[in-house]
Amino acid sequence: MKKRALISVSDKQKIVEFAQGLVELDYEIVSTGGTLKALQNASVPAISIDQVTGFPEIMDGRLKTLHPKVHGGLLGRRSNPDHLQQMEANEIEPIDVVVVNLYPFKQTLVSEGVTKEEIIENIDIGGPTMLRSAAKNFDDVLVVVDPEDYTPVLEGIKDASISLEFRQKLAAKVFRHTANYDAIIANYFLTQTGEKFPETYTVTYEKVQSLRYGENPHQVAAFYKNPIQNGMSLATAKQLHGKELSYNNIQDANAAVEILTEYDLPAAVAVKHMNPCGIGMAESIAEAFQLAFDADPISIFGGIVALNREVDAQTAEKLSEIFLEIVIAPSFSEKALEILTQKKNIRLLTMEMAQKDESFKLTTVDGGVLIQNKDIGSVDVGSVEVVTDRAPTEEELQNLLFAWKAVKHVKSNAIVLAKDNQTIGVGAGQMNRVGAARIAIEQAGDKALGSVLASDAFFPMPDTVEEAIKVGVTAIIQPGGSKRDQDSIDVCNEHGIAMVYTGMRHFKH
Ligand SMILES: NC(=O)c1ncn([C@@H]2O[C@H](COP(=O)(O)O)[C@@H](O)[C@H]2O)c1NC=O
Repeated sequence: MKKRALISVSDKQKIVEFAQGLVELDYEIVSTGGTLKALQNASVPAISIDQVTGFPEIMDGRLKTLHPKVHGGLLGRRSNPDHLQQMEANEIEPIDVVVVNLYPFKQTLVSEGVTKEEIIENIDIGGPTMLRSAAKNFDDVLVVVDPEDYTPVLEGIKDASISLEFRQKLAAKVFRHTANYDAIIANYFLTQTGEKFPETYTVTYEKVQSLRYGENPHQVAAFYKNPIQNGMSLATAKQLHGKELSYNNIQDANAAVEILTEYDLPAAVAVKHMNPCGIGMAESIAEAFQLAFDADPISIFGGIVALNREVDAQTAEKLSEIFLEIVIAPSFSEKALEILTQKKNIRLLTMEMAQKDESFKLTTVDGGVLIQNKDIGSVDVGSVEVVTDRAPTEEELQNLLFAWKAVKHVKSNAIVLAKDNQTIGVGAGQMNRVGAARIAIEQAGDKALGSVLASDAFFPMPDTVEEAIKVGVTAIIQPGGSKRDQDSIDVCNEHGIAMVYTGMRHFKH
């Protein structure tokens, strides 16, 4: 008896060649509607699925292969005499190879103007069922879900070199594939019902690239992306120049771009170890970068710079004067590219920065995962509360809001000093707030005179305010909410300092 291959594919690339190869290896091809048509048009001999099932394809393709003649042929164990006897008694012929890829659910979901009905119709039922039956019986059935496997499968059959290990690898790929497919469907339904934290949380990611190593060279790592991109992402950024991104590069570039989305005017952000070491905002992108650079000319060395406007020649000249790992921007002028590509070690990336990714953020802990929505909270001129005798001047208020946007992205405990749309001191990741303030103040030096201070969380005591006043800080922004708020307010009032509350905390751990 001829061996039998069942082919039912939505993505028909390379299928004619593969089917032809199987025919040459003496396989009988069984196929479903559209696939059969494609094969017959290419003169590949094949029979229709209803010749096997004795049942027509009905309900617009909702029922084609869901039949015991198909699933018996896939699930029956060839080494089990009872199964063989039952197959014979029910006139079930074995199927030896299954080639299936599924209705393009994901592509349909993201296509413009798609209707709910189209989305639902693109949930493949028969395909995953066949894949799972065949994958369960991988000892006896070769299951092919990925067109990349057509050639190795054909070659393996040709020279009789297909091992059990290879069969199992194909089966493993199937279960990953159907799990990914189902996860995307499950998440679509979740968005429809509006549930946020169901009893099980299904995530799926698709590989972007293996990485040379993780945070440190002894750690292994890879980069995976969300299959449904709902905002800006480094996974879809375009690299124009330089070496492959590293694990730390991706984290830092992500941090830089996230900070940048806070600012509408031309802005530049320099990042080191996921903290901003310099942020500048100005009329032009060249000036903004100059401010970000001057904010901390030491830390920027080997850092990552993100800019929210096209990099022009003038900015490129400035950027090229220092060693940077990455420059990332919406675009680069031709001249800027010419200047920057002369530097072999710099990585240049372009990326859409307008949208915010508002998906959930997952942080693993041993044995579990914490899930929260991203910190997209913000305040504006109208939503801050003045709590001191003196209200901030308009200029102070603008600087306070600039500093508040910056401090949101600094590891807690965080203090930022800023002046004239430039960060001048960043105290990050300290275990006490006044310690963070001292670092920011020391970095600001003489520039602290006339600056403003932002704190990511409230002041448990007035010591931070006292330190700030000593160096000439004139206005402060903080969430408020401490039992001892009044102590800080009193110190401000004694010195004519303005303080505003945001009513919103920005811890970042
Ligand atoms: N309903 C079924 O019995 C069924 N059997 C196979 N399919 C899918 O139909 C597609 C191929 O259809 P066609 O050969 O008609 O182009 C494949 O993606 C396959 O996974 C089915 N469709 C959806 O569930």
